[in-house]
Amino acid sequence: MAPDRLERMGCADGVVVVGNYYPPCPEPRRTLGTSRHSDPAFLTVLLQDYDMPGLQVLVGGEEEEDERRQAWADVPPVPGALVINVGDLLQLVSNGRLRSVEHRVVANGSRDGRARVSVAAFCNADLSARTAARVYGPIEELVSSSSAPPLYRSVTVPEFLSHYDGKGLDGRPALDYFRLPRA
Ligand SMILES: O=C(O)CCC(=O)C(=O)O
Ligand SMILES: [Fe+2]
Repeated sequence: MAPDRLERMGCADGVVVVGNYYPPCPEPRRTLGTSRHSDPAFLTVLLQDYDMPGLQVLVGGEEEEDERRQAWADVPPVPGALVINVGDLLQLVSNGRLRSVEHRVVANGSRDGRARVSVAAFCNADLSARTAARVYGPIEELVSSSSAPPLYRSVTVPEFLSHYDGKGLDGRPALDYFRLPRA
């Protein structure tokens, strides 16, 4: 695959930067900072607060494996390091070769009154009228009719986002909805 393939597809033409603020929580075991989700973008570049942990990723198990084998693993902040998350749309265009990671943020249990802050840059398509109708599906070079049939149908980014937003935080991957039936 050409090194600039994703760039040419416009996967990072629209970058949205979001700041997350987690105030201290008096009963952190009873809630979460951010519920489990995967990011509805191609790629996320995340800056965590340098000494406030909280981010966890779900590890141990392929999609259809027994859920009991999955566990939450801490992603400790490393000063100066950025966390890179594969998002749902990169999983779709890579035909499942790259996996979008489920993650969550536990509530901030700090006792000294400090808030946790994180900054996420979501790389996505440009959703202006000119390009929003662009269709994204598994990249041709990664698909073969015999060994790697397409796993997902093609979508526009607004169509994907509207499904993602509409389904709510039900713990089910938004991508499942766009999976093609097995041959
Ligand atoms: O606060 C964090 O470390 C992660 C936030 C997050 O998952 C998101 O903004 O999508
Ligand atoms: Fe996220």
